[in-house]
Amino acid sequence: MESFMKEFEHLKIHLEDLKKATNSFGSKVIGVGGFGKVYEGEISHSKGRSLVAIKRLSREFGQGDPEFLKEIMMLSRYSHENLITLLGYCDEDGEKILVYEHASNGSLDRHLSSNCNTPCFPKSKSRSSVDCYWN
Ligand SMILES: Nc1ncnc2c1ncn2[C@@H]1O[C@H](COP(=O)(O)OP(=O)(O)OP(=O)(O)O)[C@@H](O)[C@H]1O
Repeated sequence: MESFMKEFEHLKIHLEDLKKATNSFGSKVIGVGGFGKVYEGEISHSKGRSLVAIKRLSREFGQGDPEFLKEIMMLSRYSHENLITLLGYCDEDGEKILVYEHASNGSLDRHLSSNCNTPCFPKSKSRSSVDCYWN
């Protein structure tokens, strides 16, 4: 596990930085999914500084270490215009947090279900992953 994580060392983000960006996880909640709450915040990461989506693992939601590791492994290895980018992760003080590029239009499934009569969105603006988001 330790040697596995070494491969992704460059994606590490400090818990302190994520706390600063989210008022210690006290505000800026933009959604809740199978992993837990998702927060919005601006942070510095391996690709610069930007607005990001911060997914904080809540174990009572049923997901845990395997899903956390799988997400880091998959999303850091594959890059595609239709895949949401994983910008980093935090594994500190018992916290497991994933940091993604912010998809300003939220999840694609929500968009489609609320606009089911509209034709396709522009291809260049689509975003999809295991979960689908678009910008
Ligand atoms: N990268 C992102 N940019 C903007 N909003 C996001 C992003 N990721 C998640 N969200 C918001 O948080 C909500 C929950 O996201 P999440 O991916 O955890 O949901 P889910 O697909 O239901 O969960 P899961 O697939 O883990 O069961 C989304 O519906 C969306 O509103």
